[in-house]
Amino acid sequence: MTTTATTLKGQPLDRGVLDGLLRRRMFYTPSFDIYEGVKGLYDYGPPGCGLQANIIDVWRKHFVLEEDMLEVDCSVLTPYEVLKTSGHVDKFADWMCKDPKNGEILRADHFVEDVLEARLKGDKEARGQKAEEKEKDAKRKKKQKAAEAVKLDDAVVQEYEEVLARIDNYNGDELGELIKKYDLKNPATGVEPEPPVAFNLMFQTKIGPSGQLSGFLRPETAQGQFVNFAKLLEYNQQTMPFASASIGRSYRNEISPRSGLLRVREFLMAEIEHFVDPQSGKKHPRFHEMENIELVLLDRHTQSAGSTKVKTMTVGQAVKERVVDNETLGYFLARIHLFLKKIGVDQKKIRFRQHMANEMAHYACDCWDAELLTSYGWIECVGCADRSAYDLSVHAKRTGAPLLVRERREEPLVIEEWQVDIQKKKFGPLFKKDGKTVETALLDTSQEQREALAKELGETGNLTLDVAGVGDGKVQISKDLVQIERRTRVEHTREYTPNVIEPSFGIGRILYALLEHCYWTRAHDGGDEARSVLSLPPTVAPTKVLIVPLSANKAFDPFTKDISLKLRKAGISCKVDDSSATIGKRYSRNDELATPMGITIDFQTVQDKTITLRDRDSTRQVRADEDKVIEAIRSLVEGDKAWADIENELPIFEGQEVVVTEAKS
Ligand SMILES: Nc1ncnc2c1ncn2[C@@H]1O[C@H](COP(=O)(O)OP(=O)(O)OP(=O)(O)O)[C@@H](O)[C@H]1O
Repeated sequence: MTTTATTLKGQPLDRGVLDGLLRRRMFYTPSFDIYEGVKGLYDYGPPGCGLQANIIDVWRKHFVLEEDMLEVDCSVLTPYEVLKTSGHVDKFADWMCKDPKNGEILRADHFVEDVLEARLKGDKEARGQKAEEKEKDAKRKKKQKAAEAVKLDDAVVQEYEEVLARIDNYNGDELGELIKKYDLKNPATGVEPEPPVAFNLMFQTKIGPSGQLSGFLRPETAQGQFVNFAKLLEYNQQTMPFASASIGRSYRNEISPRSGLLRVREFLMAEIEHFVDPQSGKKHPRFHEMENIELVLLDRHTQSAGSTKVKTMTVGQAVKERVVDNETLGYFLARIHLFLKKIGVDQKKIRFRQHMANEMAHYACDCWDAELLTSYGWIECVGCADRSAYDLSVHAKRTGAPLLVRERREEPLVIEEWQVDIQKKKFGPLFKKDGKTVETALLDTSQEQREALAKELGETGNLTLDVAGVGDGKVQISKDLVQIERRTRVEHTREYTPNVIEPSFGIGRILYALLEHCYWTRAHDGGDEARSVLSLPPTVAPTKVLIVPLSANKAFDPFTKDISLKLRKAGISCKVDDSSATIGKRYSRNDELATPMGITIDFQTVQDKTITLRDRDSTRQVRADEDKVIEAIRSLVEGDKAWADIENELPIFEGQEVVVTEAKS
């Protein structure tokens, strides 16, 4: 599999040109630009908004509708307690280090990555690269102030490559050791940064005027879904499994936002929480529908051997061989793959990478990322984590809310167990303020512990319990305060905390990767430089149809109005370009805006009411009457047909291909 970014037509991608296009055509632009902007904040312009809305629309149909998910829209402002309980206050952090000379704050893993990569590039150069690669590196180096062309030992190259393959897995101490071991210096100052410290990524705020209620802007939409679990289960008539879904903005105070939309501080997420009975073996009722979907997988074992060699296998095979842990996880990996395919992501540039054990978020027990290949390398765009019962359990424990499922057992369950009876009337007065803590510690004991305590109680008339925070941590309880006996209990209802499989989509990252995948340049017969085209599929393209009257002749006006009205009524976005620019220029401008179809109104339209329909990618045209063309457009937008089908159904228009004869806009 190739690891360099190329355009749709296999040309090397010139990111500078694409970036220029995306800003010029206002797909997105830095926020607050006239105030010099803030790193990691972007505004989307009209085509960016259109594309984002269409991606979300496909997402909602593909997941929420198709899978009957329960959609919720929860508050962004989240009280401190919720995120303290979920573990985000203590653990949602990245490692940063400070340059003691200029005070620059660096994200520790990115710093190590950048310096090692620059050294490897320097090594390549020293070993003698092709002239054009050298030139490219020279340009890059100018920007990055990176390493010189120094040849490294083969063993060192291998070591660096192994570190880079595992760069997401190091903790702060380990990153600090790498900085020391490889003598890594900030290229801007030539100085070694201070040891890494944890930096919490959440934006903290005060809710209300008193300033007493502390809160955060949510870093993910998931917690809103978890805290509503009991109500959602009720809404779903107590039926399991089910999934909730949410689309909304999340906020992370990234240490060093970079790479355009790929690492920002405010971004749109679309998240699914699929609740499943852990005793079902995490089976999925629709797994058979996905069994034969082929995925490209990079598993944990391969990575720990320092390799990035992928395996291509069906989801069925992957689950059978336990490469992927369970059916539900496998089902969602396949569904994610199909979604990415539907919106136009290049199939050769998708892989699923399993997290290493020490790379996973604090709540996860297994995790696979859908990574897309871009000019920035492989980028995580969708995380698919098995969060086990972590979140529901911690919220239930903290609040006492019943975030669990109660199911009537077909066969009652007879259980032999050690039970604890506490004499509460005597307990309170004896332990006073510590009464509740001692009681909880006693009730939290395992069956094994209870058996041992019962033995101790029988033999000595007392038991000794470990209770942190009470006295010296050891509490004596006599047999007139507590009894521990082995008894039989019959259970008619089963209670369990569901496990959660969570596919989590970063829409901005997907959108940017998709734009890279759909970008190419068309050679221009006029001898001019190549012209840019964004071949987004009609389903997600921001504007579907460009309408161009041949000239400013008034005779075309009624046709222009009529067609645009009909398209709008059919819910198809269109744009009229009746500017004085040549038709070629007008089409070319809209190829950059990804508009997949173009209608031309000319003198023949006035005579026989036929119009031409142009395909952006091939520039080929058909000619037919208005209604047939509009129906063809509808079927292309819905994804029911491809352009080849339209050419089979409607007469080809062999008129002059205007694009190639015009000067560049
Ligand atoms: N700073 C960000 N900017 C844009 N998108 C983001 C950002 N952080 C996360 N995402 C998106 O949200 C998705 C789910 O978030 P998750 O918490 O799994 O990311 P993450 O593992 O923290 O990402 P990373 O390791 O790249 O910081 C990611 O797959 C990504 O698409």
